[in-house]
Parts: sequence; C-alpha cells; structure tokens
Amino acid sequence: KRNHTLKPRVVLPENYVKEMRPPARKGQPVIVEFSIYVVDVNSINVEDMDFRVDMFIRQTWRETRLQLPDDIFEEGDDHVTLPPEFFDNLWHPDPYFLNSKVTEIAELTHKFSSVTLYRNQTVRYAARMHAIIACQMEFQLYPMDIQSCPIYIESFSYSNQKVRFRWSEAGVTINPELKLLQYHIGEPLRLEETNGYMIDKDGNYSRLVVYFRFERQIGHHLIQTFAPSSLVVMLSWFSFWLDLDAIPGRVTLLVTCMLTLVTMFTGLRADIPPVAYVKALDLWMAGCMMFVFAALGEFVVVKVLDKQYQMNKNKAQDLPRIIPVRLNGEKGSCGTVAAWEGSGVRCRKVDLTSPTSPAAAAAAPAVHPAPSAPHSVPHLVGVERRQSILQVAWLDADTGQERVLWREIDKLSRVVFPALFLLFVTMYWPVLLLKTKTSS
Ligand SMILES: NCCCC(=O)O
Repeated sequence: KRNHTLKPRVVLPENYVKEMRPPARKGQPVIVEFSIYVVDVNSINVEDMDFRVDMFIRQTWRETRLQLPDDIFEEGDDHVTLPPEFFDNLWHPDPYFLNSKVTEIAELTHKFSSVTLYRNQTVRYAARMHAIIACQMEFQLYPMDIQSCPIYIESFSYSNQKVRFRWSEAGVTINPELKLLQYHIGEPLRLEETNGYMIDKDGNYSRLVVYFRFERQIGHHLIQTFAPSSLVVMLSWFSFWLDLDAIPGRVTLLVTCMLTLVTMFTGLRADIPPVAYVKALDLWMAGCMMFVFAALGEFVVVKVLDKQYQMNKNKAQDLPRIIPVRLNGEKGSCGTVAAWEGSGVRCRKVDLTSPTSPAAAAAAPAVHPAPSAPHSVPHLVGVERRQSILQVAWLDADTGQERVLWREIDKLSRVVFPALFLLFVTMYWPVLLLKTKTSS
C-alpha cells in the first residue's frame, strides 16, 4: 500500500534534533522575520480595556539543515506547502503575545496554519490567530480620545543572542475592508524592534511591537451628545422671554432642561468605565449644566428681588408724602402734619414725592440728629425706602412706564447667556482638538 504522506526524514537529516536551533554563525542569533495581516479588529472593549484582533501571523527563518529533494516541489515551484502537523517535526521559534489575555489558533476541521519549505532552506509558518489584547486606555480626551494599543511579540525562552525577531518588509497590513463602528484605525501603524524589559543572564528577549491607533469617531457623540445637550441649553434661554410672574412656566422649563441633561449624561456614563479623572465630556456636561443652573439662579434672584421691591413699594405708597421736619435747635415732636399744625412746635414741611430734590436731601440730615422724636422714625424709614425704590426703578422716557432694574436683567440675559455659551463652545472645541492632535 503506497503512503503519499511526506515523511519528515525525506527533508530532515537523520541527526536532526528539533530541539536545537538551526546552526548559525558563532555568536549570531537566528533571525526570525514576522509579518501580520490584520483581518479584523473587533470588540474594542473600554470596560475591560482590551480589544480582539483576528490576524494571519507569518514567521520565516532559515533552517540550513533542510535537505530538499527536487521531487517534492511541483514543476516550476520554489516551495512546497505542508500541512500544520509537519510543524511539530521542525525546530521553531517560540513567540508569544506579552500583553494578550487570550490567544488561540483558529480551527474548524483543522488548525488554520501551514508550513512552507522553500528551496533556499527558508521555512515559513503561517497561522490564523485570534487574540484578546490588553490595552492601557486613557480617557482624558473622551469622546475625542485616541487609544494607542500596542501588541508586544516576544520570544519566550530564547534571549536575543539566540533568536532575534525582525519585522519583514511587509510589516503589518490591515484589511482594507475593515470598518469599525466607532473608531478609525490610524495608519501607518508604528512598528518597533526592541529588547524586552526582562533581563536574562544571556541578555534581553527580542521584542516586536506594533502600535494600533484607535481614533474615536466624533460623529456618534456629535449626534448623540453634543447637539442635543446644546439644544437643551438653548431651550433654557427661552425662560428669559417668559414673564417674571410666570413662575410655574419658568421653573418647569428650567427644571425640565436640567433633568434632561442629567438623564442624558447619566446614560453616557455607561459607555466608559468610571475613571478617577476628569474627561473632556465631563467638562462639557458640567458646562451645559452650569448654563441651565445659572438660568435657574437668575430667575430665582430676579424674582426674589422683584418681590421685595414690590412689597417695599406698596408699603412706601402707604406712607405720608409730606412730613413736618423739626427745625434745628427746636424742642418737641413734629409728629404728623395734622398733629404738628397748631402744636406750637417749629417745624417745616418736606415734600417726599421727590426725595432726590434738594429739599429732601436737606431733610434727611435734619431728621437724623433727633432720635428722641418718636414720630420721626417711621418718616425716616419712609425717606430711605423711597430713595432705594427710586434707585432701582425709573420711568421709561418713551413709554412713560415704570421700569425696574431686576426686570432689565432678564433682557440682558437674553444676550449675555448665548454670548457666554458661544465663548464656552469656541474655547472648548479648539482646546480639545489641539490636545487630541498633540496626544496622537
Ligand atoms: N489563506 C490564508 C493564508 C495566510 C498566509 O499564508 O499568509
């Protein structure tokens, strides 16, 4: 019965010891060249800070002990491809992914790997692998963050004096059809050949590094976060157009805006792990909430001041407009106009309807030195109250209507709030873009 399997001894000498590395010039390491074709990157998992990559990983090295008879090659070929089982008959390097959580060779009916022997005694081993790679992610610039995730390939047992890893000319290539939901893979990928940090008595371990750059696409967050939250802030400005007396309307509008923002940002928090530092999104959230909070605060302050003004105004209107003020040096109380007239005490009348007039100004100091006069105290309060009222309220020259300082704040806020929000936006985005650029 004929056996068509290629026997290892056909290509390997009798004295082949697979545990010994191929003979190299004295003191020279075996050079192993790597190339990677990334088929897919999926599950960039910010919760666990890792990502899953499917790839073809290829290694080539010279095995000078191979004896390759012509009849194992097909006509015109310079290589013969063998099934994965043949790999176990050969010496082979022992790379591993230093920062992987899981590594496995894909399998269906057989392992997806192959060994190719070349006429020039080069061995090529290719395998399709899945790996879950740990990545130290940083979220300071989230959602404009760029994650730099390296894959470290290191020899497990051979120091760099025995085996040295190199990137082949092909290096690392990415499937051009690869699309990620939220990320863009920055190219070209940065490749490095270094020595590992673990120092053996024979030296370091040879290490290859490929840095994946995952640039988060802002589009998703523009639609889901930035645009809606900006609209909610703008919505809160409508309260400045509502009347100061529309308390339920204004409070409902502002509180609803605040709750909408809180709900929106609570939902977003689930997208990334709870890190201990401030993220760019936190600043945006805080900014938006501050604007709505400030609008609510403005309403409360203006409403309280207006209420006090209205109360003072009503009380002041109940007070007498013309009061008798005792002349300097006179004894006795003037009291009210009715009480004073005919009392014999020398007083003079002061018209308080115009307290800023010289008469009222003159009256005030004249009243102060007479604390003993019991009836002068309410009149003094009346004078001061009238003065304070007239400082915060005035008649509109065009309409002749009373205008109150507090109510003017609402009008000012209609301009100041949008202007400040615009300033916030124009400072936030350039700083964020600049930081993103410098971090990549
Ligand atoms: N069909 C996958 C081949 C992979 C490789 O040998 O590079």
